[in-house]
Order: sequence, then C-alpha cells, then structure tokens
Amino acid sequence: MTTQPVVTPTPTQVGKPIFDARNLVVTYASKHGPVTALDDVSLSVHPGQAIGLIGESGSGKTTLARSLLGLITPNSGRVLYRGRDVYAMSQTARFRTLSRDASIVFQDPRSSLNPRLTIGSVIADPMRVLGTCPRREIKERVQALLDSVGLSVSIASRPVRALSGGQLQRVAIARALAVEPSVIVADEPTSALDMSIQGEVLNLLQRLRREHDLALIIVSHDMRVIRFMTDITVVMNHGKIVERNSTDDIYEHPREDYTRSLMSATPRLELNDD
Ligand SMILES: Nc1ncnc2c1ncn2[C@@H]1O[C@H](COP(=O)(O)OP(=O)(O)OP(=O)(O)O)[C@@H](O)[C@H]1O
Repeated sequence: MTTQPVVTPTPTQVGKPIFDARNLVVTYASKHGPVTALDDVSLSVHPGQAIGLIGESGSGKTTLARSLLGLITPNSGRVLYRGRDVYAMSQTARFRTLSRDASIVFQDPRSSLNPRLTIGSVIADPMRVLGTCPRREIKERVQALLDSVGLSVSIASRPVRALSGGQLQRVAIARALAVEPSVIVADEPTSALDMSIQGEVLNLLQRLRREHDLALIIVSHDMRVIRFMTDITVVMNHGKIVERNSTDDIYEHPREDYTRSLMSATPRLELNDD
C-alpha cells in the first residue's frame, strides 16, 4: 500500500469534511493504452479551507478536482460528500446533491459559457434548474450577484459574446455563487486571461471566499496563484500526491526537488491582499 504524506492540520480544518476522497485510482483509456491519472490519492476538504492543487501538466490535478465533484467515476477508491458515497448515488441524485453545494469555475469562460445566452440567463440558470431560489426572486438575485462581482446590473440583458474575457470570468464566478455553495472549484481560473486582469480576478475570488466563508479548491500550475489564494498546498506528480502542507511551509521549506522546481523563478503577480 502506498503511504500518503502527512497532512499538517490547520486552524481551518475543523468539523467534518465536506469532501473526503480515499485512495482514488482513475485510469483513462487512450490509443496508447491505459493512462493512470490518479494513483491512490486521498484528500479531504473541510469547510472554509482553501486548497491549491499544483503540478505539471498531466499530473492529475483536474482529474482529482472533477472526481470530487462527481464528474469522473474512479476505478477504485471512494469519494464521500458529507459522509455520503458520491459514486454510490444515481447520476441524477449525484448531480442534484453536489450541484447545490459545489460549483466549478473553468479556465476559459468563452468556452464554458453559452455564447448565445444573455448574462442574466447564464447566472439564473443554476437557480432555475436546481430550484434553489423562488422564481419571482431570481431577477433580484441575479442583480445582487452581478453587483457582488463588480459588474453593472445593466449587463444582464447583454449576450455572453459581447463581454471581455475578464468580465466573463466575473460572470462565471457570479454563476458559481448563485446556488450559495460551500465549495468552489476553480480550475486554472486566470490562465486564459490577460496578465493585467489576472490579479483582479484572484482578488475578487479571495474577497468572495472570505465573505461567503467558502471552501476553495484551486487547480493551477502557477505557484504565485496558489501562494496568494490558499492555506494548504497539494503537490501532484504523475497521478500521486508527492507533498502537502500549509502553503507557507511548502513555499518556505519545500521538501521535494519537484516542488522546488515548480516554484523556481516565477515573476511576481500584482496582487493586493485586501
Ligand atoms: N479524457 C481523457 N482521456 C484520456 N486521457 C486523459 C483524459 N483526461 C486526462 N487524461 C490524461 O490523464 C492524465 C492526467 O490529466 P489531468 O488533466 O488530470 O492533469 P492536469 O494536471 O490537470 O493537467 P493540465 O495542467 O494539463 O490540465 C494526463 O496524462 C492526461 O493526458
């Protein structure tokens, strides 16, 4: 059996975990044969905790995040969501249960948001589908969400294609917040954006995380993003967790050469931690 690295408890690690993934193995079929994307990976996510998944391309970060959200059935191992076995639920139950409490923000809002919809429909959609908000209150809630992500309420009637990438990522964040989740998974949330607005979007996510007491899972290959956003860093390589610790400790005292190489010589990102 593979021994998982020791997890250092943090002040935010209180109460029961929202997600508890145990010994996950995920293998994809490819034309070159099976690819092991996760190899005996365990991870728990507690309320309010911000966890960064970092590693080279292909190390398994996205597969781990999506496995937690019920989107990739593991070959073995279990994902518990608030104590319930995610992959023992029917697909419908899984969708309805997890989508009410965990949202995802994708890398590129231009490909994740339907270009023909209006901004208002994009944000209202999860509330309508999941019935988390009375219909007569949806319009008002969309306006409040737009306001909370720093966008004018007047853009609700504009189509997705009319907005810039940075504005659209704010819309994607508003949509993610619509169901009042406990967890947001952000998969490379700034890497498709211009450098000049990456910091703004990270600052926004950080502020919202604090305001809503959200748990956050950030997938990134950029240590600057992880350093700014997270309490715990999980370092992945070839489908395994090779190091995990508080982000400060990982940054100041990385144990693995692999972690050191990920952190080496990255330029500074302009961020205000306010
Ligand atoms: N649908 C798929 N079919 C076949 N192989 C896949 C599939 N999705 C991922 N993989 C493979 O699984 C491994 C892990 O991929 P994954 O996307 O989880 O890594 P990642 O660390 O998120 O990478 P990136 O930073 O490039 O997004 C890689 O070898 C990848 O090529």
